[in-house]
Amino acid sequence: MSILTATYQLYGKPGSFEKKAEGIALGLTIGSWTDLPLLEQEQLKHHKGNVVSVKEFEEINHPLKPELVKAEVAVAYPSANFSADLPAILTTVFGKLSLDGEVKLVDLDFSHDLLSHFPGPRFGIEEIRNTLGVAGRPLLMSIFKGVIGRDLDFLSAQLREQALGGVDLVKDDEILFDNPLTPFEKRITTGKDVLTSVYEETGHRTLYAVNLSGRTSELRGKARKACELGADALLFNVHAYGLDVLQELAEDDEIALPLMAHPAFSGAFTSSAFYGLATPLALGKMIRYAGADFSLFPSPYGSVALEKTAALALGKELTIDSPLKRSFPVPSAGIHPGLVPLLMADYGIDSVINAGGGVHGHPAGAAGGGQAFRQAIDAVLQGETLQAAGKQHQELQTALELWG
Ligand SMILES: CSCCC(=O)C(=O)COP(=O)(O)O
Ligand SMILES: [Mg+2]
Repeated sequence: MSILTATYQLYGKPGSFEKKAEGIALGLTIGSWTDLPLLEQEQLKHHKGNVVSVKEFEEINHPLKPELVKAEVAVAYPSANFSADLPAILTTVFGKLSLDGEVKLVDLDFSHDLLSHFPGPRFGIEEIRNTLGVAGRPLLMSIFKGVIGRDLDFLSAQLREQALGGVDLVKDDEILFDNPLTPFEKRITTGKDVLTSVYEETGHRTLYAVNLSGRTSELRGKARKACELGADALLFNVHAYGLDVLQELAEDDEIALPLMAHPAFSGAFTSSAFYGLATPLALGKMIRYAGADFSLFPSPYGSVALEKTAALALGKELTIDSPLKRSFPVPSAGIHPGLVPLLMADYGIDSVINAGGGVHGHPAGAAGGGQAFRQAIDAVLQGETLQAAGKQHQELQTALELWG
């Protein structure tokens, strides 16, 4: 029988967790057990949640209520209780319970056959690399900045400048929605023209991830149209819509485009130490299962930094051995060339270095910013310090002087 095991973090009095765990296992499945007639117990045993483990951390007290200690409990849910979709799964394991005090959903472990219902990335790291013809180094991505209220000429010029800097991808900012000045379809066709001409001039290929936005009911049609127009990839604010919407896009063979998941809004339910979902689950494992080829998340050392252990665990969830393809980790926010050695040490070459301000803020413009990042990546690959490489490359030197 296929099962789904949920691991929760909770606080309570020492010795109270077996009972709490049993209460969760019953409360989220058949409701009660011991007072049922034997016949009913026999009938319901296939639907009863079971406590898998209870781990009490006696030395970890609640920071505000020192009489309470921390624990992690794991509960197994029979997949006979829910349809094999993420809305049903999340409602089963953390629906009512998410409202019931200081409980955090730390992890979900899918049995092999339950996992077979989820697509995973359509392309994954290997096929994205093949599309770009880039191996042996992290990908480099830049982000449009200051496009709101500007027209297609402005967008075209900024896209060209970013591509000339040697970035592999350019993404819309997640706050750029369909609008009369730079409408979705026009951004695709204009972007294609610009990037084709840069390729013809320089031989360098850059992909453009355009932000798929609008009402949920429109998304599939817009994404299919994007495919028809020759879009390279779609940026998607997954947690503003929901994981199942991402999965629908990933599974649609008439879309068949790389999907780039943005973490916007997820902080609302991942940031608390006591409530919500653990970040590696919400921005790592679930994003990969639902089918994103890239997952953006705050790096451990940027402007909206994630706690390092969580940020590293998140990257691991995206690339760990699995029947599903691997998703690109994209540690982001406040990234500049000086952080490249850290990023490559923490995430390796199967990652995407992503910057907005760290590219556009370069004194030599976005092209200079992109070049500075490429020079930093090359230096790390050659085992050279950035300071030494800066002596050979003015763009990198300027970036180091500006941002350290
Ligand atoms: C919070 S992860 C996504 C980062 C992002 O969307 C962004 O625009 C980063 O811009 P920055 O100028 O900080 O590189
Ligand atoms: Mg952004």
